[in-house]
Amino acid sequence: MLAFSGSSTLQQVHLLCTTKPNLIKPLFTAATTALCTRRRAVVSSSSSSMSYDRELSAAKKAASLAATLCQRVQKVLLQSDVHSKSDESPVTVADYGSQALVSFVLEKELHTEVTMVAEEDSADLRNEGANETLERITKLINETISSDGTYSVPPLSSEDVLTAIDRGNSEGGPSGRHWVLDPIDGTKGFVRGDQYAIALALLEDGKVVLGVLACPNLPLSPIGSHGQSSLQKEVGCLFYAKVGGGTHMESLAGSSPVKMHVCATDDPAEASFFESFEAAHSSHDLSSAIASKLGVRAPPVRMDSQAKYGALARGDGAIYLRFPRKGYREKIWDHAAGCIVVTEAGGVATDAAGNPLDFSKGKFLNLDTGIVVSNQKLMPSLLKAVRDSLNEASRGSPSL
Ligand SMILES: Nc1ncnc2c1ncn2[C@@H]1O[C@H](COP(=O)(O)O)[C@@H](OP(=O)(O)O)[C@H]1O
Ligand SMILES: [Mg+2]
Ligand SMILES: [Mg+2]
Ligand SMILES: [Mg+2]
Repeated sequence: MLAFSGSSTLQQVHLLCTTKPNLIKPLFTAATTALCTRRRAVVSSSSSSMSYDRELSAAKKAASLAATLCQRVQKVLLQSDVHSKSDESPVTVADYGSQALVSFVLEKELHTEVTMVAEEDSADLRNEGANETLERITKLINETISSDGTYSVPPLSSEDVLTAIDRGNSEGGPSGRHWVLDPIDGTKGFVRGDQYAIALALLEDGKVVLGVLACPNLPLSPIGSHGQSSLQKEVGCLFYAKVGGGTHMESLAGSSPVKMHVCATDDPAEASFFESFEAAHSSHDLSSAIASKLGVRAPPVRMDSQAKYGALARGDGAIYLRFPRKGYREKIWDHAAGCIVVTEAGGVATDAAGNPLDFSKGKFLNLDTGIVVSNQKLMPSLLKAVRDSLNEASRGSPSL
């Protein structure tokens, strides 16, 4: 056994190399072999046991820090921070900032190159004329990293920010690992001062294996059937789930995790339902026809973003209905995190025909018509009501 004292490790190694060259070679070989064996063991144990603990903790950190950035922006949202993308949908400095920050944190925490299927890209920010916006995003990110204090790194440059955003250009698909990110889901709600979510999931060979939803404006206490929280007005929820591990919720400000379960009712008269706030995103007429056919009495709770999945996972309501206009193609980042948060809490998410959502086909979900989410007991009668209402709509019922 060799014992060192009084000098630095480098000095000791140098001394050994020069004074005992025959001793150092076998020692070096043994150490390298041991390191390689250990690394192989770590890699194979992580892929065989599939605990995803490291990935989940990285995802929680990434979504929480992105939520901090978004909260700062929402407080002082200036009109100049909202831009239109080529499809006329809004995007803000916070959408870009959140995407770059999630990409930065995942790489820092996981010490590996990260590929993400994410909503935003840097094309518009690389245009001449976008310099001021890019500078503002870079400043926001650097301020958020430095006030958090976890990472002692030199400030990111604008180029670093563009590179971080573009790690989100993976196409996803049926093989390998891909993070799926919606840096702000519900941008319209964010701009209005309402609900939004940072939604991050991990796909492994086409299956969602973990998901995190940070919902900075969602009350910690259950929301009632009018979308109102009870007396407690504290907001900021972090939902997270991993495959086989259930769904938990913590406060974004930090609290002990609480296990979440969907509402257990099998009585539609007791069930309330969620839908998009934006009628352009989902037909309000069709969902109210389905709800009344099923016997739901409560009025719809209209809310932006995947906060709906979080609220459903903790039993605030029992049903989520989403029926976009014909031809609209749903993106995987709008549902991946929400889907695992609900299913690990005991719920079911399918398309209108009752097929499970398939995240293995690239950026888009291949769907039959719409998305239907509920608990196991209500699902059969709900899907029947969906089928009947869709048939009536296709026959041209005047109410739809
Ligand atoms: N015409 C449309 N039909 C359905 N969904 C749409 C849509 N236009 C935009 N969306 C999607 O609806 C999401 C918001 O959902 P919700 O209505 O539940 O808040 C948007 O996410 P972003 O805000 O991330 O762009 C966007 O992807
Ligand atoms: Mg968008
Ligand atoms: Mg979205
Ligand atoms: Mg978005």
